[in-house]
Parts: sequence; structure tokens; C-alpha cells
Amino acid sequence: MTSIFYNRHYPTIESACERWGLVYDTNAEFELIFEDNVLTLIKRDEPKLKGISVDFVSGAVAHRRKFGGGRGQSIAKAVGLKQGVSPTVVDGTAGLGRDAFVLASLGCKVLMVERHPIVAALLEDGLRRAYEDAEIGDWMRERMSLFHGSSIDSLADAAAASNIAVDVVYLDPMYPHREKSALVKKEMRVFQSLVGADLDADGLLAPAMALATKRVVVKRPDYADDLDGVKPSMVIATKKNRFDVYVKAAMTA
Ligand SMILES: C[S@@+](CC[C@H](N)C(=O)[O-])C[C@H]1O[C@@H](n2cnc3c(N)ncnc32)[C@H](O)[C@@H]1O
Repeated sequence: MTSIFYNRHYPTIESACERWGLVYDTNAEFELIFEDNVLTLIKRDEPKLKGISVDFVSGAVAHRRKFGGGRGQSIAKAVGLKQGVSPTVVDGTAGLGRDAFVLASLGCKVLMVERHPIVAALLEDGLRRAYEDAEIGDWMRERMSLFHGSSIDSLADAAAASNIAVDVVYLDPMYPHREKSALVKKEMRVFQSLVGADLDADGLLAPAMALATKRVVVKRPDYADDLDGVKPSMVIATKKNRFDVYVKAAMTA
């Protein structure tokens, strides 16, 4: 995996590459550019596809925060949010941080764990801008953070480094796509070609079950098998996805 990496917050391109373990290569398939205070990933051979960046302040996730149904959303029910209960969550497959942001905006403290260096760099950039924002900065700094590493090997280390007691581990690994993937939104095509399918996802369930004190929640496409072949305690179905919930203990305030 190679990428050009440019970010003016790093003194040299070499230091940026070193920070995220990237290789500087002028023939790279992907390019990270830093413009107008935003880090964006583009796929160089498909310039028509919209670049990817993480934006918690405006755009789709901010809209969902304001108008998205609050604690009545399926993800909130799956994670166990209720009156007076806002669990501490480790999102072990953070991606672009959208689910994590929904949970944080509903009051959960969320530690995001992401193993892909470029995705982690995009998340870090999105957090930096959100932390500085006048409207959401205060609670974002309080509730949302990032750990770069694999949730299969270092989930417990991530929680220990952040000094949090983990009620819930949330997982949403990339599932291999069916033929219809041409229908996948354009933005997601760039993301999917960067990350690929998480073929080792079954290995996430055991460390998640070991760490969470209350429950593990797994987001799956409706046609997917149970993670690691383990039947959940309950299932919350939505239009295209389902949330498999593995309950360890009751949610209490
Ligand atoms: C489908 S995306 C998650 C999308 C996310 N829920 C959102 O709302 O934006 C899956 C992400 O999990 C990451 N991932 C998969 N396995 C992982 C692991 N073992 N440790 C950390 N991150 C992992 C992938 O790199 C990818 O970015």
C-alpha cells in the first residue's frame, strides 16, 4: 500500500509518512491532499469520484446530529442508550467515524480504534477541526478520541491507554460486497477500494467480548452471517442492516 501524503501540519513529507507508516510514491494509487484546512483522500485514476474527508462539523453527519432521530435511532437502542444511561463505547472499527459521532453526539464517551493508517489520518484531521469548533468543540474534546492500531491485537491496550472503563464495544467491519456493488455510493467506492473487505473480522468478536462489561454490538448487512458464527442475544433490524447485540450484563445508570 503506497500513498503520497501531504499535510502542512508536518514539517516535511518524510515526517508525515513516518508518522503514519506511509510510503511516499509519486506513482501511488491514492493521494492525500491538504487544502482549505481539510485533509482529503482522492483516487488518482478516478478523479471524478469525490474525495473523502472526515467532517464532523458540517455535512451529512452534522445534519444527522441535528435532525436524525436522537435516542430513538436503532444504533442508540442497540448500544443500550436510554434515559439517564450513556454508556462508554469503544468503536473497534472506526472507519470514517460516522457511527461513533452519532453515539458521541447522543452523550456517549467514544474511543475510536482504526488500524488503517490513512483512515486514521483522516479521522485525526476531522477530530482536530471538530475540537477547534466553537459549537461542538467542548463536548467533542470530552467525548471523542482516537487510537491507531488493530482491535484484534490491541483493543485492551487502547482502552487502557485512554484510561476508560468500557461498557460497550461496537463493531462494523467491512463485509465483502455483493455483485451489486456498482450501486454503492460513489464516496464509498473510494473508501472501499482503499480499505478492502475486512476478511479477518471474525477475530474481532473474542477480544470485544473480553473487554466490554455490558455488551458487544455488531453492525452487519442483512445478508451477512453472524460474526465468528456466534449467535447474538438479540437482533435489531433496519432497512439494509442489522445490529447483532451480544449481552453480557444489564445496562444500568
Ligand atoms: C465499514 S468501516 C466502519 C464504518 C464506520 N462504522 C462509520 O460509521 O464510518 C470498517 C473500518 O474498520 C476498520 N477495521 C477493520 N478491522 C479492524 C481492526 N481489526 N482494527 C481496527 N480497525 C479495523 C477498517 O480499516 C475500516 O476503516
